[in-house]
Amino acid sequence: MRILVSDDLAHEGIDILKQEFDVDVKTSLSEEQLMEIIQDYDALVVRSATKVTKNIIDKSNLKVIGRAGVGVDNIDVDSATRKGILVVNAPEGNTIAASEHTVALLMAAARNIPAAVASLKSKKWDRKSFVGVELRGKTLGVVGLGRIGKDVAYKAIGLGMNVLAYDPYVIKDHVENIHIKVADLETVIKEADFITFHVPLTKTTYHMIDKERISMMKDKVIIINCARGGIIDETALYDALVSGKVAACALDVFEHEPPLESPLIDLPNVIATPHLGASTAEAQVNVAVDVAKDIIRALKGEMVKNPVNMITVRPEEYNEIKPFIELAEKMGSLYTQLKNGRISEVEMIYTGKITRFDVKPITTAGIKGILTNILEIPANLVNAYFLAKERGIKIIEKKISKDQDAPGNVILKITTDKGVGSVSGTVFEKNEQRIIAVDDYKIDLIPKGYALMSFHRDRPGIVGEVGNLLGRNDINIAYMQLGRKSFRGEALMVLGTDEEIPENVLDEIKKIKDVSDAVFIKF
Ligand SMILES: NC(=O)C1=CN([C@@H]2O[C@H](COP(=O)(O)OP(=O)(O)OC[C@H]3O[C@@H](n4cnc5c(N)ncnc54)[C@H](O)[C@@H]3O)[C@@H](O)[C@H]2O)C=CC1
Ligand SMILES: O=C(O)CCC(=O)C(=O)O
Repeated sequence: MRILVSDDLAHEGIDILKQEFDVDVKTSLSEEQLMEIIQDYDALVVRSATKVTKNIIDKSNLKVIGRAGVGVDNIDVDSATRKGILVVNAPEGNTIAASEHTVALLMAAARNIPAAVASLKSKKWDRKSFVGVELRGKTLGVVGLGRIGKDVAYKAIGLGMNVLAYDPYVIKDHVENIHIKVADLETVIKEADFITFHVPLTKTTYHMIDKERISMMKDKVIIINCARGGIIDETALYDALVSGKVAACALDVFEHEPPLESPLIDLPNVIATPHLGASTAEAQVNVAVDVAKDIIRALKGEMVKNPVNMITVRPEEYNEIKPFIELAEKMGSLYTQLKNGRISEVEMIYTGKITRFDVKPITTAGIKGILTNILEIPANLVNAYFLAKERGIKIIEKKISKDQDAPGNVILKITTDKGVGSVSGTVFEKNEQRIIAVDDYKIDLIPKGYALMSFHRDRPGIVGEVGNLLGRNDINIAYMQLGRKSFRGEALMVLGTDEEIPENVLDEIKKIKDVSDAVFIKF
């Protein structure tokens, strides 16, 4: 397998990749250049410079895209998900670097350090123009209280600042215990002397700070943005810096990078760094190593640590749910090999000990199994939910947890325009998977290899007739299972076979008296 690294990645990460796969490093490529070569690669590793657009994704055969860093706004994650391409990032390795850079910018802005340095270097001894403000006792507004925001908050508390934070997704009590006061966005921006941003760039955070919100801020506020350009409307910010409403700002990030044409960087009260938040020796090694390890896991089909567009499973749970993931996929696939019809609803019902776990990965695997036989786009654990939803399929997940010590059971119930059908399965000791029912037929089937499933009216001799026909065609029967609704009533026969059953043989089986249908199943 081949990996393309299209941005500068620390060699520690590249070395790890090279131990397992072929790696090419080609940086500064245009979209067109990348589109020309991307088909040759299974994995792409980027930092923030490469824009992984829909065009590139659609042209590719990628299995995984890795971001050596946190923000994935340079990757069209929706397009990747639709195509079933896993996106992974490395969110932990640069937290300290970004938070230290934020504090450096905060202090540099408060004390006019860059301008003072430039003045002295131009041989001036000017002490009057650079009188600063102190941080102690001032309020720092922190917008976004994730890894970096929280670390900045701790550091600010250490500097004697009061921290007032806005993050609608954090638990208030949890952070208030550590002296961070939580408030709504308006309160934060109205009361803060300094405001720092640590949110991802999303549709919701794009221009979350505009002209109106700037007008609510204290006069002479100082703004720091070490998260993403685009969070603050740069035109509104420029006007506020010129009018003096905003005393100063320190920006590490810009809506368009590099911002060489931006009038912002020419203003005397703007400190600007070229997206250096994560640029420490330590952070670059951390993120390169983290992303490289996840790329390798993804290419080897193992569980990744930092998926962006796939459900996470805690490693300690993975071994427990893995056999159910495999089983659910086979159950879904069995269903759509057996039956057709326009699917409107998929219900996954869980009982027994599996209800102790998060079953979403199992549900996703069931959907993957269902979709694999009916869609042109290959379904996988990344895109299965997305593709089902796109087709208007309602997904219901139910846990019935009366006895959590009983063996785990999964029932897959599918509603189509032709009615409701189901497949049930279980996992025995030693991870042995079984399909135990198809609709109302009770069976005991190991979902492996090939099988013939035929529906017939129960009568003496019919099993032999099917068996003989297979024998005449040199198809060996490995095992047999019979499920019937009633004596001499409707029945389901499952014959495991060692060979594939060709269409013409299936047609002959269907012609046997009292056989209503026969389907060849591949597990
Ligand atoms: N300048 C640089 O070199 C670097 C910049 N970054 C940027 O910093 C951002 C934050 O990184 P982390 O703290 O590691 O991410 P994180 O995911 O730990 O934290 C993000 C926080 O933002 C919050 N959030 C999301 N939407 C919000 C909204 N609308 N309003 C308020 N809060 C919201 C989330 O609840 C979360 O707590 C990244 O997304 C990235 O864009 C990260 C590393 C380096
Ligand atoms: O790759 C870089 O240096 C930028 C880091 C960054 O912005 C991020 O991790 O979100």
